[in-house]
Amino acid sequence: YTLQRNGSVVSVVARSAYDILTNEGFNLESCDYGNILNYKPNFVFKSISDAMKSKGPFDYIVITTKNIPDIQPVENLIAPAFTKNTSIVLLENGIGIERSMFKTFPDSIVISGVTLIGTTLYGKIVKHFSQDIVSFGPFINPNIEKGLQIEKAKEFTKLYSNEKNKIEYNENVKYFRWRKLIFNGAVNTTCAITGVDSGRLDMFGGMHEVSVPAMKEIVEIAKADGVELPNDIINFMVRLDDGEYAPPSMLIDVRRNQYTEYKVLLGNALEIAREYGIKTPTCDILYHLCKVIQMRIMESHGKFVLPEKRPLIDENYQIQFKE
Ligand SMILES: NC(=O)C1=CN([C@@H]2O[C@H](COP(=O)(O)OP(=O)(O)OC[C@H]3O[C@@H](n4cnc5c(N)ncnc54)[C@H](OP(=O)(O)O)[C@@H]3O)[C@@H](O)[C@H]2O)C=CC1
Ligand SMILES: CC(C)(CO)C(=O)C(=O)O
Repeated sequence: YTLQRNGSVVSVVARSAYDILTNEGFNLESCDYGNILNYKPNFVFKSISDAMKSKGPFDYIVITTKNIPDIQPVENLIAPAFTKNTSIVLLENGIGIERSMFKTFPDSIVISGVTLIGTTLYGKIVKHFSQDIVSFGPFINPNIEKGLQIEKAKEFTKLYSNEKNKIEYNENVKYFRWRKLIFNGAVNTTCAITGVDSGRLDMFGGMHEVSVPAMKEIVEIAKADGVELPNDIINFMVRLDDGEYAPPSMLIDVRRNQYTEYKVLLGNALEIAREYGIKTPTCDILYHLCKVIQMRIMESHGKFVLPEKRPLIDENYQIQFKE
C-alpha cells in the first residue's frame, strides 16, 4: 500500500489472500493512513513465475513473507523473478538473513529493512496499530561495487518514505538488526513458548526471570560481532509494549499453528555465539524449546509421519521429512 500510494507500480504475489485481494481488496485500519476500504494492489498474481511472465523484470523484489529457512528458503522462492538488475529488499526480521541470498545470488544487491511496525491480517482486515518505522540500508556484498548498493538502497528508501511513516536510511544495518533481535530473540521466543503476550509475560514474572537474561546474552553476542548496543537497550525492549497486552509475531504464529521464524530470530545468533565461543545458556533453552514447537507444527502439517510404535534408541531412527 505504502509503495503504491507513493507512486510505484506494485505487483503482489499472494497465496491464501489471492481471491480476497483480487475480488474485494483489503480493508486497512491503519494508525498511519486511516481507514482505507477495498485496497487492491496494481497487479496480483498466484505465483512468482506468473508475475515474472506478465510484468517482469522488476526493479525490486520486496520480501514480506516470514523467513523460515527450514520450510521455505526465501532465495528458492524468488529465484524465478531474480535478474541481475533486480534488487532484493528483505523487510523481514532476523539476523544473518542476507547470507543465503548472497550464496544463491552472488552478484545481487540486497537491501535490509528493519521495521518496528505493528500489524496483523485478520481475513480481509489489516489492523495496523503502531507507526511504520523502518530503517533501510544495504547489506554490503563484497563481490560488487559498494557505491551502486548504496545508491539502490537510498533509492528504495525514497520510494517508501512519505509524510505518514518514519523512514530512515542508515548504513549501519548490523546495528539495527542486532538491536531488534534483543526483543525478537528474547521476548518473542519466550511468549511463543509460554503462550502469553508480552504484557502478561511481564506481569507473570517471565520477562525478568527469562527474557532479560536472554537479552543480556544477545547483547554479548552482538558485542562480539562488532555491535555495541546502548546501555538502556534492555530496559527499552522490556518496556516496548508498555500499556498493551501485545502478542508478538511468534506467539501469533504458534496460536495459528503456523511455522515460526525461530531460526533467524535466535538460531543464527547462536551460531554466531558459537563462532566467538560465547556461552548462552538461557537462549539455548529458548532455542531448543522453539525447535520442539516447530517440529510439533511440522508433524501436524504432515511434514513427517512417525512410526506408530515408538522406535527404540538402538534402532537409531531418523525422522524422514517430506518435500
Ligand atoms: N507483523 C508485524 O507487525 C511485523 C512483522 N515483521 C516481519 O515481517 C515479516 C512478515 O511478517 P508478517 O507480515 O507478520 O507475516 P504474515 O504471516 O502475517 O504474512 C506473511 C504473508 O506471506 C504470505 N506467503 C508466505 N509464503 C508465500 C508464498 N510462497 N507465496 C505467496 N505468499 C506467501 C503468507 O500467505 P499465506 O496466508 O498463504 O501463508 C502471508 O500472507 C516477518 O519476517 C516478520 O518477522 C517485522 C516487524 C513487525
Ligand atoms: C517488535 C515486534 C513486536 C513489532 O515490530 C516484532 O517484530 C514482532 O512481533 O515480530
